[in-house]
Amino acid sequence: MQNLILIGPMGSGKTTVGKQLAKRMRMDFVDSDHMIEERCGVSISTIFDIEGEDGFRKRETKMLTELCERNGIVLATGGGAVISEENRILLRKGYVIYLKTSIETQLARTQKNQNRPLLENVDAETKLEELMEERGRLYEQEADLIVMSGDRIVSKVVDEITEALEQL
Ligand SMILES: Nc1ncnc2c1ncn2[C@@H]1O[C@H](COP(=O)(O)OP(=O)(O)O)[C@@H](O)[C@H]1O
Ligand SMILES: O=C(O)C1=C[C@@H](OP(=O)(O)O)[C@@H](O)[C@H](O)C1
Ligand SMILES: [Mg+2]
Repeated sequence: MQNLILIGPMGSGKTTVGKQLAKRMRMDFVDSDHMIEERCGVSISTIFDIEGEDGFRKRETKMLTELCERNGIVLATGGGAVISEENRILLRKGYVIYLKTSIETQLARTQKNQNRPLLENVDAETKLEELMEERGRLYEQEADLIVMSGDRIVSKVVDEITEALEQL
C-alpha cells in the first residue's frame, strides 16, 4: 500500500492530522522529526544548535530515505522537507497531501515555538512569510491533494482526506 505523506509549513498540522489519519486508516504513523530525535537522543533544537540547519537537513534526508522504503505508513514530514530535490523525489513515491494554512493560523499554532528552532529569536510572522515565499510553490507542485487545514477541527481535515482517498 502506498504511503500517505503530509507536507506543509510549520503549524499546518502535519503531526496532529497525521496521527488521526493513521488511526482512521489503520496504518502506522511515523513523524520524521520524532524519528530523528529518537535516533539522535536529542531534540531538533539541539541538533540545530550543534550541527546547524545543514546538519539537520542531512539527517532529515537520511531519515526520509529510510522511511520511504517502508509501505503503508502515514508519514508526517517537517515543513522544510520539500526544499531538497532529493527529498522531493523520495516523497513522490507516496500519495502527497499538502495541508494548506494561512500565516495567521500558523502563527497562532506555533506561538510557543517549542522545538521550532527556525522561529526562535526572530520575528515569527516575518520568518513564516519568508519561508512560505520560498516553499509555497513547492508544496503546491508536489501535492497530489491539497486540503485546507486552518480553522477546522482535526477530525474534519481527516474526513476530507479519507473522502478524497475513497474517490481514487
Ligand atoms: N486543525 C487544527 N485545529 C486546531 N489546532 C490544530 C489543528 N492542527 C494542529 N493543531 C495544533 O497546532 C499545533 C501545531 O500542530 P502540528 O501538528 O505540530 O503541526 P506541524 O507538524 O505541521 O508543524 C499543535 O498544538 C496542534 O495541536
Ligand atoms: O519548516 C522547517 O524547516 C522545519 C519544520 C519543523 O517541523 P514541523 O513543520 O513539523 O514543525 C522541523 O522539521 C524543523 O524545525 C524545521
Ligand atoms: Mg510536525
